[in-house]
Amino acid sequence: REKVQKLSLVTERTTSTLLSRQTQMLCFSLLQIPQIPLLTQFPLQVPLSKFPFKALHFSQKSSLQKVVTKKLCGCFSFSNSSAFTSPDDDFDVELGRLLALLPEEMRSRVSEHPELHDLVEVVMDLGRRPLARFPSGDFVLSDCPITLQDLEHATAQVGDFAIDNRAGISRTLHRISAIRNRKHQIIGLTCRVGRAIPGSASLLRDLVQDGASILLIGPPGVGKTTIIREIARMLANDYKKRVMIVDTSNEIGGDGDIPHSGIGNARRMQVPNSDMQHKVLIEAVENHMPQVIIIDEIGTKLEAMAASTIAQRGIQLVATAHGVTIENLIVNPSLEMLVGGIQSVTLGDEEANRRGVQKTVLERKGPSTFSCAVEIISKNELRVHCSLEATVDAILSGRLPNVEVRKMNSQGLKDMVQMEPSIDTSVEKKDEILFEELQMKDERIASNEFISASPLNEGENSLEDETTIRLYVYGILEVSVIQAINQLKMDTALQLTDNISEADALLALQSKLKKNSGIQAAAKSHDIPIYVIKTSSLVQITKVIKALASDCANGLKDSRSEENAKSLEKTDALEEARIAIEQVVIPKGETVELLPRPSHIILLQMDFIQKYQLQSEKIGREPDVRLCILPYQASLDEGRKSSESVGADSRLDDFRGTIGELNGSPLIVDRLPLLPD
Ligand SMILES: Nc1ncnc2c1ncn2[C@@H]1O[C@H](COP(=O)(O)OP(=O)(O)OP(=O)(O)O)[C@@H](O)[C@H]1O
Repeated sequence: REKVQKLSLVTERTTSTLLSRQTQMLCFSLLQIPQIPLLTQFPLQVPLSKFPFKALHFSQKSSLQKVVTKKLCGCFSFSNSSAFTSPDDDFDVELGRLLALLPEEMRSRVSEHPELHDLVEVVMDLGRRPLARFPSGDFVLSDCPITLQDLEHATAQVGDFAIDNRAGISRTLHRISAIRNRKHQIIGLTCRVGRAIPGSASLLRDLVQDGASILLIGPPGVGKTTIIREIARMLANDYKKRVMIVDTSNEIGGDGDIPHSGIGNARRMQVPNSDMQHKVLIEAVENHMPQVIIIDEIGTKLEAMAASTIAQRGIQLVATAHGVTIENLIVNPSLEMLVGGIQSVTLGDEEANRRGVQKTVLERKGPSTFSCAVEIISKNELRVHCSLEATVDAILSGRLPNVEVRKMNSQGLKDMVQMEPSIDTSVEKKDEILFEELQMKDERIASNEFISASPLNEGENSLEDETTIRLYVYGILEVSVIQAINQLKMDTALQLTDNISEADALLALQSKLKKNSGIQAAAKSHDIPIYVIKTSSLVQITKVIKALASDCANGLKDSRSEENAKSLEKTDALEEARIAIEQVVIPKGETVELLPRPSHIILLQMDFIQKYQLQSEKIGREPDVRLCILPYQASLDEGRKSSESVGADSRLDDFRGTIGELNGSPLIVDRLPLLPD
C-alpha cells in the first residue's frame, strides 16, 4: 500500500489516461530505485505519451533499476537533470555511445538483451554474423553478416587507432580493437565495454592502504584494468596520494584528453605508442613527483626494467601483467625481473649436502620489484601473495607458497581464506601418477647375487617395524619429499632410506628412472613397488605419497611383509641346501635330508642343487615333503625330471636304488663338481 501511495506521487503530474499498463509497471518499478523521491521534484518536460517503453522484461532487480534510470535520463529532460545522475546513469550513457557504433538492428537486439548491463564485448568480423559476448555466453546479434559499411560506420565514430590497433571513444572507458588485412584495411572489430566499478578492488584495500607495491596477474579479460583503475581512484581519493597513471592504451583513464571520472583525482599521462611506455614511466617519476605510479600491462623487458627502477626510488607501484600464476612470470625471460630475476647457482658439496639438494639450484637474484602479487582468478576471487619474494623463493625451492584466497561473497562481503602451504586437495586424480609394481622373478632367487647378499638381516629389519613405510627416493630432492611428508603429518609413518634393499617403495622422477636401468633392476630384485612422478613439484610429490599411503593402507604393507616373509623362507631354504652340499654332500659323499618345505620352495631348492650337478629327491607326504640331496652326479637336463618321477612318499632308500637304476650312474661321486661362482 505504501508503494502504491508513492506511485500516485510519481504519477500525480501526469494525466492518468496516458498511463498504459507498461507505464504503470515502469512507475511501480521506479519505487525501488533510490532516486525516486527526487523524481517528483522535477517537472517533466516531455509528455508521457512519448514514453518509449513497449515492454519491460528484466530478470534482475538491479538490471531493472539501471535500465529504468537510463531510459528516464535518455528520454526525458529534467529541469535539473544533474541532480538525477548517478554512476549507473553515467555508465548507461557511456554504454549508449558504444552501442551507437552498431547498425540499428544490432543495437536494438542487444538493447533488449536481459544481460545488457553485463555486456563484455561486441565482435564484428567482416562477412560473419555479429556477436555480443556476455558473461553467460555469446549471443548472435543479427543473421546478416557484417559488411564493410558496418565497420566504417563504427570506426568513423571512434578515435584514431594507435600502433597497437586500439582506439577508444572519447570520455568513455571502452576499447575498440581492430583486426586488419594485409593491406591494413580494417576487417574486424572487438568493441570491449569498459566500466568503472566502485568496490572492484575492495578485496585489496588493506594492501593498497599499506602502501604495498602490487602486481596483478591474470589472463586477458579477467578484470585487471578494472581493478587497477579502482585502485588508482582509491589511492588518489580515499588516501589522498599523488597518483600518476601511465596509460598506454588509454584504457585506465579512457579516451580523450580529459580523463574519465572513474580514476578519481589520479592524474594520467598518455603514451604516444606502446614502445614508449618505459620512457613515459621514467618521465612520470622525474617530472611529476608522484607517490604512486599505475601501469597497465607490463609486457617487455624494457618496461620491466623501468618498473624496477621506479620501485628502487621508493615509489608505490601498481601494475598488471598477463599470466595466470607467478610461475608464468618466473619462466618468462622478459618479466622475471619483476620477481627479482632468477639465477642458477652452483653450491659447494658441503652446502648441497647441508641443504639436501642438487649442486645446481635456481635462486632469486635480487629484491623483487613488487612487494606483493595478486593472481586474479575471477571477478570475485583473488589469490594474494602478501610477500612476493617469499613466494618466489618457495617456488624455486619446490615448496608450495603461502597464499591467501580472497573471495567476494554474494552479499558483496569479503571472505578470506589463509592457505598454509598445503596439499592441493582438489587434484586427487591418480592419472599423473604412474604406479608400477614389479614382480620378483623366481630365476633371480637362484642367482649368486641373491645368495651373497645378507637377506636374513634384511628380512629381520623389514619385519622390525611393520607400521613404518620406508621410502627410497631417486631423482627427486629429498628435502621436497621430507616437506611433503611433514605436511601430510606422516613423518612417523613414512621414513626415507638410503638402502634400497630395506625400502618398501621407490619414489622416482620418471625421466631420471628411465635412464637408470640399475635402479630399476634393484627395485625388481627387491620386489619394491615403484611410484613415478613426471615433475618434482611439491604437489606431485604430495599426491604420490598419498597414493602410496593409501595403497599401504589397502594392503601393500601387508603384502610386502608377506613377501618379505616368503623371501626369508626362500633364502633360508637355499642357504640350508648350500651348507648341506658344501659341508656334507660333496666333501663327505653323504646324503643329506633337508627340512620340510612348501612345494614351491622345494622346486627352488631342486634348481639350486642342480647347479651343483647333484641329484635330489623328494620324500615324505604333505605337509612334510622334503628333499634329499644325493651324492650323485646328475646331468642338468635329467636332474629334475628324474627326481620328479619319484613319488613323494618314496623312502630315501627306495629312490637311491631307483635313481641308480634309472640313470645308471655311479653311486659314488668320483669328481667334485665345480662350485658356483
Ligand atoms: N567486477 C566486475 N564486474 C563486472 N564486470 C567487470 C568486472 N571487472 C571487469 N569487468 C568487465 O570485464 C571486461 C574485461 O575487464 P578488463 O578490461 O578490466 O579486463 P583485463 O583483464 O584488463 O583485460 P585485458 O587483459 O584484455 O586488458 C570488461 O568489459 C569489464 O567492464
